[in-house]
Amino acid sequence: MTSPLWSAPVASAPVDAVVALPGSKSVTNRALVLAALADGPSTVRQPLYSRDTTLMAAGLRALGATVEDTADGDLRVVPAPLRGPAHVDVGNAGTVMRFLPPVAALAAGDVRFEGDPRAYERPLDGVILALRDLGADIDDAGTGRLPMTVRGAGSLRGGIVEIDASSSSQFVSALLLSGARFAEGVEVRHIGSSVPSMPHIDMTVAMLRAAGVAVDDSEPDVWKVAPGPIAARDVVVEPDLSNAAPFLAAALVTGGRVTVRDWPVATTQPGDWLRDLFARMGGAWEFTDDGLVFTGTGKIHGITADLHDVGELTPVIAAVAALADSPSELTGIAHLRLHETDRLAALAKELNGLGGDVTDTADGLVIRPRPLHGGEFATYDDHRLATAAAVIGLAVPGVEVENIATTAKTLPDFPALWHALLMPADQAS
Ligand SMILES: O=C(O)C1=C[C@@H](OP(=O)(O)O)[C@@H](O)[C@H](O)C1
Ligand SMILES: C=C(OP(=O)(O)O)C(=O)O
Repeated sequence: MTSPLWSAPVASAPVDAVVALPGSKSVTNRALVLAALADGPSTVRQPLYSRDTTLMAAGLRALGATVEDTADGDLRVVPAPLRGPAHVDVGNAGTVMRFLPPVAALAAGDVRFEGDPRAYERPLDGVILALRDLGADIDDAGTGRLPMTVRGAGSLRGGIVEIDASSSSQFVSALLLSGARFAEGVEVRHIGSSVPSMPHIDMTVAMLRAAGVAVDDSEPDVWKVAPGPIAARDVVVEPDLSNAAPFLAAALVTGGRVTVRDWPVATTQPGDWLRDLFARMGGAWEFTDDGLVFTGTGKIHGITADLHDVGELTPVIAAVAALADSPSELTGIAHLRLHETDRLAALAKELNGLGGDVTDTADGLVIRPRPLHGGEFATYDDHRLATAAAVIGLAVPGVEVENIATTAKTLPDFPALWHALLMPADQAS
């Protein structure tokens, strides 16, 4: 099926806008899981409503929890005994496909996991093998992937487990999030080459501690979660800083200014690295009472950067790099080949299709800027490919983005936000 093309708007002037971004996918989905495992009702305030969070809420409901929208736009979660039989659709949400199997292992009854075709290609072996070692019964037909059935026994022994989390930090986060509810807690020991996206594990640890769970992460690559209750609490979700990437990029690319409201001064979100990364590419930032103000200077420089810890920022950084005045080398991101799509291959192919000169290497991208031209930009059901294409479109007339609706995975109504960004300040509401 071919989707209609979206004509990416060109910026006719430097952008000058204030942006209120929806909540963080990563924080929302962790908060929902913790709330469903907690010792009483919780409220998740200012949550993200997007495909990935809707799937998480539906999955937890299927397992017995009540997850309801409140009149204020928050999510009220009331835990209940976890049970099957249940069916969980993971879509293509890494957080749902990795975080819910340990919850299902605590349920009484069979829980069937299915999802988008791409979910069947994304790695899950770290979670499956670990859960089996910790006492779970899982039928994955020997594949180490989805689809699969977790035959929950109503409780899980837990204990010490070794895993290789070099393909996804989400394996570790998954085991830690449910670990306090395992009879013996959990001690996860990573063996293998380095774990990507470490700030996301720090986010898991911080949110567990805020819910009263004892976590020891003092030894590198080892995380110990003590057994015990998870405290019910109200959580306010921070804006999604990874989704700030295209908006800050717009300031850089057009030599304009974008203010992102409510940017947290301290956060575990990897998107906070954008301040430094985009400053190195030519912009400048400051915190003001209105939020983070990011200003472009009209010049964009290439960058050499190891993005191992912040891989999800890569597509937009690559787009900016393709418009820079010098080459860029992005490294440490081999695991992106296992994300929503093979992001390294997809970025090289699509940027080259517009006249770029991009090589995907074993662990990253080499980007040599060239004058670009318009054309179709395929997005491979990847929200971040779509936002990267929109960034290119600011500077290159005639960029036609396939399936812009895929942005709804984490950013509802991206096209409207993007058009509002480009509206002259005196016309913006
Ligand atoms: O735990 C999380 O919320 C996430 C962890 C990271 O996954 P990987 O470690 O698989 O890269 C990140 O890329 C993803 O967008 C969100
Ligand atoms: C890798 C990503 O998502 P997921 O949570 O599906 O892994 C992402 O959002 O960039």
